[in-house]
Amino acid sequence: MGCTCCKPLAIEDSRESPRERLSSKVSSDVLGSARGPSSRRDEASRVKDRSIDSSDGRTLSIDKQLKQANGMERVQGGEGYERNRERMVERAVVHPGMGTLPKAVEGEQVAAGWPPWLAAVAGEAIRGWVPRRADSFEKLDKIGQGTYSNVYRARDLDQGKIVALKKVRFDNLEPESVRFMAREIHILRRLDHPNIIKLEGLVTSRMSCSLYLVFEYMEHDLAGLASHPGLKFTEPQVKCYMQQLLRGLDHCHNRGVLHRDIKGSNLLIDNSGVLKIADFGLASFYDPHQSQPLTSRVVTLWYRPPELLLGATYYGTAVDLWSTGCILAELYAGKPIMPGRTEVEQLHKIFKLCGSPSEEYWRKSKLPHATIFKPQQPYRRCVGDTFKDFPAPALGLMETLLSIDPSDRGSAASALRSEFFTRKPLPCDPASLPKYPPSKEFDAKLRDEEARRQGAAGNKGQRLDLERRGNRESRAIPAPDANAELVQSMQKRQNQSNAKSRSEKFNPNQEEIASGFPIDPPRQSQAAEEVHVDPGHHHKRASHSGPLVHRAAWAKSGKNLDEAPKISGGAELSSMSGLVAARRSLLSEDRKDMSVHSQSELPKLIGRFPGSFKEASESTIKQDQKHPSQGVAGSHQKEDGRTNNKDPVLLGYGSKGYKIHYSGPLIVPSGNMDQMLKDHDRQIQEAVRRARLDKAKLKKAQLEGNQTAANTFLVSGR
Ligand SMILES: Nc1ncnc2c1ncn2[C@@H]1O[C@H](COP(=O)(O)OP(=O)(O)OP(=O)(O)O)[C@@H](O)[C@H]1O
Repeated sequence: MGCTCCKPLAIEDSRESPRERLSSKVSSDVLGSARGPSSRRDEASRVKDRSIDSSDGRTLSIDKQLKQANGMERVQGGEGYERNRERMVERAVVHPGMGTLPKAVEGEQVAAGWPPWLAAVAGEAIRGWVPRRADSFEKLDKIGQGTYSNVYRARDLDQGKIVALKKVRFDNLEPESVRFMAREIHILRRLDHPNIIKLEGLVTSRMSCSLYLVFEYMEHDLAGLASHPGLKFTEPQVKCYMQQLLRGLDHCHNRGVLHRDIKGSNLLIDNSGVLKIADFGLASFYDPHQSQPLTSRVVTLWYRPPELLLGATYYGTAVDLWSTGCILAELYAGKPIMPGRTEVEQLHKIFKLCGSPSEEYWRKSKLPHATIFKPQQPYRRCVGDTFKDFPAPALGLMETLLSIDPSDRGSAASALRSEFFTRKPLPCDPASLPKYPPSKEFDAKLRDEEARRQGAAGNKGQRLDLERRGNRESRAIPAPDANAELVQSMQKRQNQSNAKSRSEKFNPNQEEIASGFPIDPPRQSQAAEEVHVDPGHHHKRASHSGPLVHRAAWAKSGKNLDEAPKISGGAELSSMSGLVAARRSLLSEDRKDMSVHSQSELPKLIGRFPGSFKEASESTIKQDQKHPSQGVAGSHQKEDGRTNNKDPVLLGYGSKGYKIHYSGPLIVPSGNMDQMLKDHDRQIQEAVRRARLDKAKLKKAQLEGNQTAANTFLVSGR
């Protein structure tokens, strides 16, 4: 126990279907419950599992559970109630790894070195494994930061290899946060494929308050590579990456897993050109018969399929295929094809490019937001016209993957059989891909550098060095706004649930001290000072989450396949992209008070702006008219910072010679992201506080019968 060579003892049968898995879990829980009631948590699990056990009575049991959880009888049918119920069902039925095990097993797990808080909530996810000790790793540097994690490069001292350690943040070890992490672990353990990141173990100890996931180390990601200005992907290379992505997805789908956040920064690439799908934080088990509802609030906005924007809760593998279509198109177009800033705008961009759903689809899909978003006049599909200069097989696959009706998107397996992969030029062998220099620490350093560059005057030599990069970085698409209404909603939730801000809850310094690692990574300020990287000789690892954004020169394309245009990518991510909101939304919506504020932002937006879809559409159109160059994909800028008036998407693939698209990464360097979030938080809190105050004043004035005061107040417009 606890020896440095601890490895997973056994991995559960990955061929087990979610349903089979579920049944075995249920039986073990039933055994557990026979030991008599103990904590409230145990009781909740039993309630949940009883509801799973009885397939006929499931709905009723879940409903009962909801009432218990809410501590009151709720009026059934309310949106909050429904959504809460949806979450409960998703968690209880679709995520069998999030439950508890019998007390005896829990005890064994604690004895094996797992902390009690983890064994209590995530027993299923860690079953059969023993934790590895922190002192069997040497932490080297921070290589990435996600919404709920910091990722470090580290040396595995037992195995003498470099690994990535993903340290998961918990909000005060809240069971819900732990459960979501448990789901990620559980899903990762279910998967075993060369194109899926491998979870090699977990690091924690009985007394620890933190948890590290150990992964094989990957030097790049698709977003980071594509963003490199001097790097051009050839068509065989694009096909090679797409093929690996689809193979990985095919495996996920065959194992009953939906990824639900496919985007460039989650596609990691190693120095041998092997691509692996990573970040299963939003992934979910699914039922191929779609008999269980799932949340619609997943997938980063620019890659989110229309059915989710329309509120679908019964969906399947097609959601990942839509995102894959967006990535394929982006690799060819050189920039994100549908960079919406809000859900409404996203949907509008989709309709403009892919057409609005057919009458039949509206009728059969019965999507929750259909009545709100069904346009009066149908939109005509123009994918083919827009991308007319793309190679035909690429366009063909794109057309399929970007089908409005999910049932027309085919499967990962059918995509792999498409002409895109069978016609020349064929996908290249990953091993034949260029060996890109490792970029390890670069990400965090770049952010710090950028922050320093913006914030203060440095010495001239340094500034020059930075400006070469800054030129492209500071001209980012305003990705942080990409999901503004969701962000707002999530922050509102934080306020309403009286949660402390993340920075208050999570003290990285404290956590690092507790981590027990022999060597901590260099401080960021140190790291920043060390950076003198020639932009021509490094490859950036993108650690932010968001879209692939083209920002390198895009070569003129040839007309036939053999002269296939060279693709240069530009991948950057918005760290405040949909994922942030989606993941927080997943967490917060599981909370008891979620019924108050869990509704989709779409209807709210509609409420705020009567006829809003029309208005949003018009506003988008106006934008497009104002900036005709932006077209479908929104704005882009040249490397030199001037606005590029030619849109490659509108003009067609490679139609007008050299196009330079520098969308750059985050509008705010990630180093400032926390500050930006805090500022945003403050603004929202302030607005909410003012609104409450005003409401209270108004009420008081009305109560006092002082109509004059009330009127004055109203007129004042506060
Ligand atoms: N195995 C790995 N090897 C190298 N870097 C990695 C690895 N896993 C993750 N990273 C880096 O860490 C970043 C954050 O990881 P990950 O996306 O898993 O965390 P997250 O908290 O789920 O983030 P997000 O909010 O972006 O989804 C990634 O963008 C990536 O750059």
